[in-house]
Amino acid sequence: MTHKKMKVIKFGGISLSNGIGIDNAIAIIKKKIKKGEQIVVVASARGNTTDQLEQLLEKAARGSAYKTALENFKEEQQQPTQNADLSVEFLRLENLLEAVFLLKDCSQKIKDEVLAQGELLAVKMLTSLLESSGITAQAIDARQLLVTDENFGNASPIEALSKEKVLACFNKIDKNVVPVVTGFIAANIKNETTTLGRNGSNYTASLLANYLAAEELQNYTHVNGIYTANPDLVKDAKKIAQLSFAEANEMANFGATILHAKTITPLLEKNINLRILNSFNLEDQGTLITSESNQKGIKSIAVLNQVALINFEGRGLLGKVGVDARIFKALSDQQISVSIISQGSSERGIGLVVDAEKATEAVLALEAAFEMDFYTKDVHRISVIDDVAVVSIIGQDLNNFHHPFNALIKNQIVPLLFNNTITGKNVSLVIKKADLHKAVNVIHGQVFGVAKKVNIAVFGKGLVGGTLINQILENAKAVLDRRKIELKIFAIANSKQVLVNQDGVSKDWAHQLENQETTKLGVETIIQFAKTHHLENLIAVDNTASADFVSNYLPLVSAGFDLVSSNKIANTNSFSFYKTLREALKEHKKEYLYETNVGAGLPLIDTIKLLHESGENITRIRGVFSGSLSYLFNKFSSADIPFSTVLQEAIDLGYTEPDPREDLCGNDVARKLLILARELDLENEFEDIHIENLIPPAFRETSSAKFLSSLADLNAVFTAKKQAQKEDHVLRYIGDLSGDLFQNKGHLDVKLTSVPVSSPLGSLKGSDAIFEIYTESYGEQPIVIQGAGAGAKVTARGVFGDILRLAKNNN
Ligand SMILES: NC(=O)C1=CN([C@@H]2O[C@H](COP(=O)(O)OP(=O)(O)OC[C@H]3O[C@@H](n4cnc5c(N)ncnc54)[C@H](O)[C@@H]3O)[C@@H](O)[C@H]2O)C=CC1
Ligand SMILES: N[C@@H](CC=O)C(=O)O
Repeated sequence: MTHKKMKVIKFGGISLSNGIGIDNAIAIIKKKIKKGEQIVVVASARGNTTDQLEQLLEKAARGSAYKTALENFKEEQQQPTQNADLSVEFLRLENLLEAVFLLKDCSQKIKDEVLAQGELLAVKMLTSLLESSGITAQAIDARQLLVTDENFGNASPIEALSKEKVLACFNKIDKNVVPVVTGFIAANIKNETTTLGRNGSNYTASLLANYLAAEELQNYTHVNGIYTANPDLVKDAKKIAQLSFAEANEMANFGATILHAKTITPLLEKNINLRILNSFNLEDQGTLITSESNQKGIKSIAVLNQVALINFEGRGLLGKVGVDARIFKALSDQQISVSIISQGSSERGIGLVVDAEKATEAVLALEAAFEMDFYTKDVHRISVIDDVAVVSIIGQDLNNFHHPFNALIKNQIVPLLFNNTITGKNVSLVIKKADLHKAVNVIHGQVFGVAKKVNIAVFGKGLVGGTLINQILENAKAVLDRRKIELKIFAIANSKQVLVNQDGVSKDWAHQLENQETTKLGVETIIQFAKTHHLENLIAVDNTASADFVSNYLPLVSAGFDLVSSNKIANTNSFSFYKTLREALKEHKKEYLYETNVGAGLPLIDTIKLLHESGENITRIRGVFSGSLSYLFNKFSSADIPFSTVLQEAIDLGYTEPDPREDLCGNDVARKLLILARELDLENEFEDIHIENLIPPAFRETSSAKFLSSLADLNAVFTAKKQAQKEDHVLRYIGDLSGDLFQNKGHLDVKLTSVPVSSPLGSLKGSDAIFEIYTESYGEQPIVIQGAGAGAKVTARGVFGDILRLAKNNN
């Protein structure tokens, strides 16, 4: 057999399983032969044969009945054809298991011999099937080819000897014969069966490719190739079309289970391309690994999750020579490999990542090696942190590392430690296993610039809330295209029901919510749902007018939600609550935006904040703060129309609060005034505000329903007020914030005034609000912000704006 232009074709276990698996494998080989390709096939044990053999061995070693399971195993192996003669392997298995059963003991050497039968059975079956479809094939036992050391379970090949044997064998094979070689297994010099450890069949294939100087190694698996992250963890993971060996090597080292560092090296040495293909999806081109990569930047997020972190602490380690050497010696004596080490410059603490199953052994080995240092108190503790995982960002350098790191912190995932390699372009983070799913998604969203997911919970789906939900659903595509932000409303709650969907609610949300069971545990349910589904970049939006709901803000913040509210209550509660909320936000690195609290969608709070934070002294803010009362008095003053008719219009247009008495009594304007005052660092309480209540005393104690049904009773009072004005004057309900703003408290007045119709306040139209902001620099001439001050559409737009601002901030 000549080796030029030869390809090594390796099939993984699932690609050889009964049914479509084995059928496709035969079809793939046939197609290649038909095309005149010269190939060598390497086969893993079929399906989950290796696991089954391990279970049989365990049963036998425990002295449990295993024979029925063995018969079932044999039956399955004999599928799909009885023509394959598997009797030698079956007999060998029977004898080996019988011996293990009698001795109740099983060495790694025996285990290798038992497991080897899996690959031997696979090549026999594959060869028989190829023969029956007209292809001349030869089963080859790799124990005749690959010579290893005696490290059973994870043997290393003796390269020169193995190569010599491989070449001798293949030189004798006719070029019309397809060699079908067992993966995973080999033999030591004494001809005892060994195995090549994890990913052993891939290793066999790459060794053969190297020795035979193959053109390419094609690795047929059950996945389409290598992805930017494990698709089981990250739904949006994308297949990588091409990788360099160096990148593949980094990925292999950091947990990309499809690759293994030792399988890359023989290919790298001879510059042999490796293609990862899916035998169940023959259209896909898979991932090509060559000496060159086709794009720069971060390649993938890899995960190691069967690991533990050993925390080696010692106050007396500073400046001591040889501590690390002793640590590594103690661990290597026990064959324990360290995948990550991180050491503070003070040398007081050293973090080591090892395989989880070796953690206790590692601690014992270190305690023994440092026994004297415990006595001298140079070392004071060696402990294990279980339940950790390592997330590695392959291709990441420290230049841009702040992006994924900040995103993690924003999502309340604080890595236990991180480290990087100088040449390898890779940063690894050790995190708590409970955070793994979310962490990988957060990093993936951040580094691959695939849309960042923002998960929104909307509380209150009335006029503003309902409008907002529809606006988000209608504009989600545009936001995705323009800003690369995927907005998902994963929860909607009213005071009785909760609708949740981790993939985001659909346009039919209102109907679905109605059909939900009533639950009293709205917020807890939603917090738990977000946790269970590892949802990242969480935003809670309060579109209620509820004072009670505000008590949920602190739990939401501590559960990792940023907040947006159109509800004004949280900002107008006691000053101590106001402060507590800000402290919690600071502690949890969360934000709270509430632009719509004053002036609906107008950019007022942001402007005031900017002016104030830039040091500008704001001396007074005056204006018509209420959209509904603006509408009411604009229309009532300018037309001969009953007060009650205009009031009803304002209610119907959605300008008023859910309870319109909140507007008429002045509370709503007072709240807005207080919110602005607190933006200026004033510590006023609601009670400090002088409010002119527009509801005549006789109507104050009635129920909302009674009040609404007797609006006409207000007409006389307001007609009298209107008529008592000077000529060319109109009524305006204004808020006025003034006083020495360097003191803690300002003067806050809310009152009905009569102003000249030609003045800025007097010429107001529709539901416009107007805010005059007087500052030291601007002098007599105020900055004026004017526009629609109420209405569900504009308010929902304002809330939407806050959501987008948060979504961008999370970048
Ligand atoms: N309408 C407007 O122009 C503006 C309104 N706002 C504010 O927007 C908020 C909403 O106003 P609207 O939509 O007009 O009121 P709405 O009465 O139409 O809607 C409020 C919704 O919140 C729900 N709700 C009450 N308690 C709840 C709880 N504990 N959990 C979940 N849901 C609860 C109610 O069932 C209702 O569906 C109010 O706080 C209001 O002050 C702010 C700026 C402008
Ligand atoms: N009811 C309020 C709505 C906005 O906050 C108003 O009339 O301004």
